[in-house]
Amino acid sequence: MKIRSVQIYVIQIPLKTPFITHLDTVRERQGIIVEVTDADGNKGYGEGVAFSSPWYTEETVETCLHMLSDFLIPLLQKQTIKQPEEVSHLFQSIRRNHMAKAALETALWDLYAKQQSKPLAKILGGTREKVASGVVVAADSVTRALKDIEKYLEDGYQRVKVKINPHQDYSFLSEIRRYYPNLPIMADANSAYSLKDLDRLKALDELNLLMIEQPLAYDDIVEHAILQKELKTPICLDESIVTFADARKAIELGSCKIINIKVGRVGGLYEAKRIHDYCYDRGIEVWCGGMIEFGISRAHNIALASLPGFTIPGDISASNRFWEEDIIFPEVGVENGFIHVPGEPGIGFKINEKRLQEKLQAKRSFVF
Ligand SMILES: O=C(O)CCC(=O)C1=CC=C[C@@H](O)[C@@H]1C(=O)O
Ligand SMILES: [Mg+2]
Repeated sequence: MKIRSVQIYVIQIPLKTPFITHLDTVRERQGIIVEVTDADGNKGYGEGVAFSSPWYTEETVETCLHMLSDFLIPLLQKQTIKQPEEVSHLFQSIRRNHMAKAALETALWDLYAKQQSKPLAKILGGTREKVASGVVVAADSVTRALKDIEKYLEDGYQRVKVKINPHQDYSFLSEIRRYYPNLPIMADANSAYSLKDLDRLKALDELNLLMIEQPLAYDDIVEHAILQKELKTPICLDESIVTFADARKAIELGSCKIINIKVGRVGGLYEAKRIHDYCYDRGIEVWCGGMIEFGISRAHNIALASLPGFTIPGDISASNRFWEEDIIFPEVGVENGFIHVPGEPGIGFKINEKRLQEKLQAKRSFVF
């Protein structure tokens, strides 16, 4: 692919409103933008979605910078690659660090699609012209949650996901259900429960939720299988699925009925597509998760969610869900509950240089 240079930009932008979970509250989002340039001057973009601290996975912005600078970019410098599919294999000699890998791997997919003058969605095998959009309500009071939901439904979102934990579950969700008897609602627990909470979780069955996301430990698949047998509500796994092999084992064990695919969590688009393809062949539904991301990662998610197995609206919301101004141009917008899949080459969005420069904290350059 004749790579000439890689640039890394570290940016930080405040969220419009805090994103509250039982694990952490995100007020400011730090992120990494990777730009790869080829010999003809084509540029591909990727985004590192690790948070500043390791509350969601073990990676952080700092660990990603270290992995990119000291291992992943040097590996790419040594090896010529023809296709982005080869990148995951190249990175296999380095254990885990999936978000760091995905930041670079996704930039190479964008570059490759631009070299081929094709939309990334088409390169990946996407079949949709628009993807269904859902939104996450991360509030710590039912009053706030109801206010947010009212606004999001006006904005056209097709379903909402709410954060739950043992202090905010049945009564919280049933109040929302009372106001919105037919709204597709899913609940994300981010591992707030154990099997001791079986009765609490069973009580949620009557609320007609689309799914419960990651109720048990972040590294478990065995106990989720026990739980799924007891629950009518489908379990969706997020944190537990970090590789293709995890997805295969979870499906074989019956640990979940649905998988949330996050490109960063699984190490890039190649692995994300493999998981999609495996689930699609077996009739297991998938949807695309979010990471409170900027526009570059959002754009990759739109391309991925255009694949036929993404049958449930993703956590792919508009740029203005989190940001006063995004770092891409045009911004991502939701129309009648859908996001248009761009038809331009690559991710189909341009960098908003002014915004990037305004929010830049650090920059690193690697010339090949
Ligand atoms: O990006 C979005 O729209 C929502 C992101 C989101 O819900 C999450 C991002 C990161 C960690 C979690 O709290 C949560 C999730 O687990 O899916
Ligand atoms: Mg989740």
